Amino acid sequence: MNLALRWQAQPQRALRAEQLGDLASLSLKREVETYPKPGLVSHVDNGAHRDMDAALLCRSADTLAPFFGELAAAGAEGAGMDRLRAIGVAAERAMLAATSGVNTHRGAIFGLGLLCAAAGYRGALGIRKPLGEMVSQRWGAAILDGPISLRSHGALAARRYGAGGARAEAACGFPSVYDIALPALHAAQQLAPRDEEAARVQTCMALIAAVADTNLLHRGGAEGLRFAQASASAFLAAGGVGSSGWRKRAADIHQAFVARNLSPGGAADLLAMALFVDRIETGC
Ligand SMILES: CC(C)(COP(=O)(O)OP(=O)(O)OC[C@H]1O[C@@H](n2cnc3c(N)ncnc32)[C@H](O[C@H]2O[C@H](COP(=O)(O)OP(=O)(O)OP(=O)(O)O)[C@@H](O)[C@H]2O)[C@@H]1O)[C@@H](O)C(=O)NCCC(=O)NCCS
Ligand SMILES: Nc1ncnc2[nH]cnc12
Repeated sequence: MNLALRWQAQPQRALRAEQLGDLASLSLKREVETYPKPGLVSHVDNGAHRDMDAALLCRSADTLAPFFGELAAAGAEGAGMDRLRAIGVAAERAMLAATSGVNTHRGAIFGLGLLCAAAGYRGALGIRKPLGEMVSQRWGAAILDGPISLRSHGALAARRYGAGGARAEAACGFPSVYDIALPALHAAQQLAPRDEEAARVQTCMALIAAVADTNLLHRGGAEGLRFAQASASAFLAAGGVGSSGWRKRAADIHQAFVARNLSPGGAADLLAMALFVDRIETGC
């Protein structure tokens, strides 16, 4: 079945763990099927990546679906962070096996995984709280207290630039998803009705403009992050996807990122998380 049809065919509420896993995986594929996203891989090109393409990202998304389902089931059973972490680590291992060692979705496993656990938990309790708030309240302290890999790109960026990265984002209830991405997605749906891809591009640009993405810091340092944020902000200030010629302007920004080897992998993950949350919380 084609991706758009499968997306619409999802039932709106009370999803089972397996369905939540499929929805999370589908959110990752919708992120991939979005062009132009500055520096990132899409169905059109590989952006600033030599080791990844759209097929690899989609294979990774397929591999992760059962793990996301397992996280939703664990959340429904009230699991603590140790159990979620064990499933997350197994998912990372499966991702690396499926991609011959390429880190396609480590950040997404973490963020979307926690949102799946929250969706399972929320369903079991029969309440309607935002998923981000549930992650923060139920697992926030344990996320911040968890083991840190001193050699990861994120840990280096945290030490050098003070960026909180994926952990701080989750522990605080995903402010980039709720305060940046979802308002941008909903506003863009008004600006460009009937063009879902345009709404996803606008959301991606809003995230790049606002987030301290540790991938940008790792690849381009503080100057790379500044350049990326300024480029995305200028795109939005010029009217974003509501202005004529936006596709060419977005494609030019994409090429400028590629020329500087910049890739906002964190913004890509947060876009997928926003699509997932939007589907669950507003049924769109
Ligand atoms: C907590 C972990 C995720 C550890 O992460 P780390 O210490 O590495 O910390 P971060 O950098 O903070 O986060 C890791 C990934 O998260 C994405 N990200 C970046 N910035 C943000 C942000 N501000 N908010 C949220 N998320 C963010 C990003 O992931 C994406 O990019 C990766 C691909 O990029 P690429 O440029 O190819 O990078 P590399 O391959 O690294 O380098 P080169 O190619 O340049 O050589 C890809 O992963 C995307 O998803 C960050 O990379 C976590 O590992 C951990 O603790 N895991 C244990 C499991 C667990 O606890 N799970 C909980 C339940 S599920
Ligand atoms: N589309 C994408 N391009 C590069 N890195 C990513 N990480 C997650 N999605 C990505």
